[in-house]
Amino acid sequence: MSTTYRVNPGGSVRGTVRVPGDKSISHRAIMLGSIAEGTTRITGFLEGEDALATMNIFRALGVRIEGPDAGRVAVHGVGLHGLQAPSRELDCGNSGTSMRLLAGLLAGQRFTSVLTGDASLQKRPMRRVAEPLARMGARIETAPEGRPPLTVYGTTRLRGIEYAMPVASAQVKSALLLAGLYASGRTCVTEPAPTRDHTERMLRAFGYPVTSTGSTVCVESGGKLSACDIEVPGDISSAAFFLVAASIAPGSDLTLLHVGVNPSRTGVLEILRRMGADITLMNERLVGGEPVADIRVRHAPLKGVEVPPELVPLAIDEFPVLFVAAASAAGETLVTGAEELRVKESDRIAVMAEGLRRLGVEAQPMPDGMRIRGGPYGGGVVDSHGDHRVAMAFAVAALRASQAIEILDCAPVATSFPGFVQLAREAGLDIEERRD
Ligand SMILES: O=C(O)C1=C[C@@H](OP(=O)(O)O)[C@@H](O)[C@H](O)C1
Ligand SMILES: C=C(OP(=O)(O)O)C(=O)O
Repeated sequence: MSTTYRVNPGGSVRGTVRVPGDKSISHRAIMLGSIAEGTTRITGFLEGEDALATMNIFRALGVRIEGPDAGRVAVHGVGLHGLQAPSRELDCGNSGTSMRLLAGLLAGQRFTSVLTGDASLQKRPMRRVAEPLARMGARIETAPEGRPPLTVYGTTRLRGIEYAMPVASAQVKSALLLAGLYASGRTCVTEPAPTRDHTERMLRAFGYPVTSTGSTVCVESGGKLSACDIEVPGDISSAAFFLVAASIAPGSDLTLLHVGVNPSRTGVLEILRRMGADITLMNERLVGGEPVADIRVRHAPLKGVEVPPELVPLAIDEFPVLFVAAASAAGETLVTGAEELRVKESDRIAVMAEGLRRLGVEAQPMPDGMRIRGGPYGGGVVDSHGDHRVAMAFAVAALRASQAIEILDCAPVATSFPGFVQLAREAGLDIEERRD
């Protein structure tokens, strides 16, 4: 079965919306809850396919997990050494986060596991975790060219290392920190640029010491995690579609409630503000160690900008929709230093350039980014290539298109944003979903 969106042109977005829970935090809540002592109660859990894949994997590793029930989950932790050998392959579905973080966590177990995934995940690079984990003494087999599936031969003899990451990746950092919980001595990871720090924050919330000095973060084995309550904030990566929608559509005035605004995730706010967006944060508060706010966004005329490369890792998942903001802005936008976009659920540079050009936008892909000239654009049929964020980005583009946009292959939207169509419609998008 395939899912197609048809979005009629024009309109505005207004009112108040609450986007689903943060995907990165939901994955980590299941993982850390599972290896903690005691019962972790989660609220606001993302009931999307990616986080559910992680949940099912921990069930297959012997963890009793109740829920999800309207975002509530109870994880009955088994402690650092209580996971059990799975009787089947562990299916990560579409989720790179599940596969990479689990590679680290499973490297230190007393059993062997096989991590597999869907056609998109099978194409994604895993050497970035397999190689540093091997330096820690792990044995991980990949398919040719470092692709999944991964066979992780667990060992009790991991050694801590000091690792300077060649790419700014929170998934690699997190995989090594999770392996570090099982390794002798200290495991330290240095990042070339700041990336999301949810793993570090959540380890601390579970009472596990983590030290950070400059761009280096370290853990030492020998501690334990104590269960805690976790309230997952709304996902700023999901909110981003509405931030851009309201910014580009005249007459828009939208408030997004309870959105996570961890500074390692707010590059999208900074980039949109540089483009002239009218964004106000309200009720800023800390919820379980994570900053949260309500965000009001009103239409404003956007202008093209050069995106500073240091902002790229802080907005890495938001580029599909930021490219739509650029297409709707006056003048030229230049994104560089974003080659990581080529190894996501799709090649997000190639796929976004193809779709934007289909609409008549001047978009020039480059090896590490894109140059986009904003201006009026039309409609037509675009292919999301099974990438959830590409599908939602083109739905938002319809607000400024002169004709309807039809978007192919949208089923994977359910990996990160279940209920997107309904919420988008409530906000004001004229969107229909067809399954055939
Ligand atoms: O750690 C995480 O939860 C994530 C890290 C990022 O990936 P990289 O680490 O590959 O940059 C991001 O793109 C992904 O959606 C989620
Ligand atoms: C890249 C993404 O996720 P993952 O790496 O977990 O598949 C994403 O959600 O945009």
